[in-house]
Amino acid sequence: MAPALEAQVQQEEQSLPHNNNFYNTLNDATHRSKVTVIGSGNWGSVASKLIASNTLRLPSFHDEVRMWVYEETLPSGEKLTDVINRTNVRELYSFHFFVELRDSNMLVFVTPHQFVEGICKRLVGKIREDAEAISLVKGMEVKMEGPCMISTLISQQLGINCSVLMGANIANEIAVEKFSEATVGYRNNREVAERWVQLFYTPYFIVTAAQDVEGVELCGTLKNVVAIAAGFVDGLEMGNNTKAAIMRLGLREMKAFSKLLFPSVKDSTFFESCGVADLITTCLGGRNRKVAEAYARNGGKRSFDELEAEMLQGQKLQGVSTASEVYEVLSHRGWLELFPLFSTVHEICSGLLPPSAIVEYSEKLPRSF
Ligand SMILES: NC(=O)c1ccc[n+]([C@@H]2O[C@H](COP(=O)([O-])OP(=O)(O)OC[C@H]3O[C@@H](n4cnc5c(N)ncnc54)[C@H](O)[C@@H]3O)[C@@H](O)[C@H]2O)c1
Ligand SMILES: O=P(O)(O)OC[C@H](O)CO
Repeated sequence: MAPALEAQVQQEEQSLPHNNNFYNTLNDATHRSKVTVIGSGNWGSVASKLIASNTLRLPSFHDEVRMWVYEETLPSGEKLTDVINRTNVRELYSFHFFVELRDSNMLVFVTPHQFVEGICKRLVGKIREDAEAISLVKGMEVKMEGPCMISTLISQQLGINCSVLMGANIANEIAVEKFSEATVGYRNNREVAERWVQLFYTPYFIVTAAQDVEGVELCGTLKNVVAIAAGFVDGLEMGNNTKAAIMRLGLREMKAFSKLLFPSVKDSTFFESCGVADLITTCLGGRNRKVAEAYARNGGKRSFDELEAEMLQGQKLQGVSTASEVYEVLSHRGWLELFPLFSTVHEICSGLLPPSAIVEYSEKLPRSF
């Protein structure tokens, strides 16, 4: 064995617990962890690159990373899976594309949030009972019973544990290996969290773990609503001070909303990459900000759907639907007046208010907030 590889093996083994089912067969080549990525969009593709660089490097993972792709016929007439399999992506990163997941014990969910439930329904009965999942999906669903985080949806539908990974992670920047950080949110098994950190961590993608699934996930979800507000401010050319004020007020609502829904959410989570850092990057350079800016520049006369299709070419916005989902929760619970930024964003997106309302909403702020 080459010295470099041997050192890696030792380093890995030192961090492994000895009494955990997730690990205890790792020395057996037939039981190395197998990873499947569910999703192949902007972040899905880049996250797969990160993952595959580690599975090739670390002996306790199976080299091959499988990817579930939402099949599309491209303008050229070719199927998306054929194109991906034909490119050097497969050669470089050993990707294969199957829907059969029975031999994967690490499932990475990374699709726009509105598709997760439908995908999970198709996966029922096709996955291992001892599989662990992680959600990179920023969003939530609102059910009859109330709000449902995507990690909870995955856990409930598939009967498996689900951690989350969120952070200041604009995919295009990570694709060219610019330095960034991320946060793994886990429920109670630190060893599982460490395994996810191992899978994603690279010298240019620093991952830390926080025992606060809901806090980490709500940060990633709610910042998209604030990013829409920041885009309106840009479209109205209100300047940096106004945008900073919107970000501060947005962060305050993110924290208040998270803690009202889940009192266990920790203050410290808002200072991790998933919190303030993701809020900043999204409000400066994200897709939600960009499309909201165009919406405001057009005075709300062109719909978000139209602008999304034109500007993102197949990629999906999360902020507009999340604002609507958050609004539903606020209305149902009688909290609208407590969250003037969140509610104003939805009212603008749905055409009830003009974009300029984003800077007028502060008059509605309760003084005791
Ligand atoms: N792009 C980023 O920079 C970034 C970074 C961090 C987190 N995220 C989050 O990751 C998640 C996925 O984002 P993304 O950028 O990879 O996606 P994306 O915006 O690229 O989504 C488009 C993809 O959705 C898939 N799709 C379209 N219709 C579908 C359907 N009916 N069923 C299933 N899949 C369908 C297609 O594969 C398409 O490529 C989102 O929650 C997003 O907020 C994105
Ligand atoms: O491009 P956005 O607005 O979907 O944001 C992308 C990421 O969530 C930033 O971390």
